[in-house]
Amino acid sequence: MFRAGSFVAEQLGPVAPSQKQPNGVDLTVESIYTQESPGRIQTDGKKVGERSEVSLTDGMYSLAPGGYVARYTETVRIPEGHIGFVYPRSTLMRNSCMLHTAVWDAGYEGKGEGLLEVHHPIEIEPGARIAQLVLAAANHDGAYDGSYQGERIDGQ
Ligand SMILES: O=c1ccn([C@H]2C[C@H](O)[C@@H](COP(=O)(O)OP(=O)(O)OP(=O)(O)O)O2)c(=O)[nH]1
Repeated sequence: MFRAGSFVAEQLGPVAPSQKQPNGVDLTVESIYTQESPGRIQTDGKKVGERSEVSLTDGMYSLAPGGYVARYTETVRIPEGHIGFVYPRSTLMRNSCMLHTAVWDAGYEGKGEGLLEVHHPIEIEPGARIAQLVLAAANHDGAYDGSYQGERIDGQ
């Protein structure tokens, strides 16, 4: 069962009224990056490639078609007994852009990232809402303890 937006909001700490949705909470963009060097996925390890932040033009990210990594502002916490999914804000999709996301594990806490795919030039202001987090009740084995645990919180 998917939880109500008010439950999702409780897990995130203070969120603006405009972020609260019936079925979830909108996430805002903190910063946007282009990848500059190859990543690597091995059988026994992984590496995320170097990135550089996209420069602002008149206070906006002015994005040409391509793939970008977007960082969310909010610290997301996925509570015990749940799984998280992030979907693009529909206005993003209606403007020929997409946010691709992976599974948000029970126990994860951090400021996560998503793959922003731009098919038509778009301008995005830092702090604008681009995504929506929803939570579903789920069975799980253990809790998240991977390399991204605690990312970008408490000065990490
Ligand atoms: O779109 C997403 C999906 C998930 N996450 C966060 C929450 C999730 O719990 C964590 C780790 O995801 P995953 O388990 O898929 O990472 P991995 O590549 O398997 O690395 P590790 O084994 O270190 O966890 O990343 C994001 O930031 N963005």
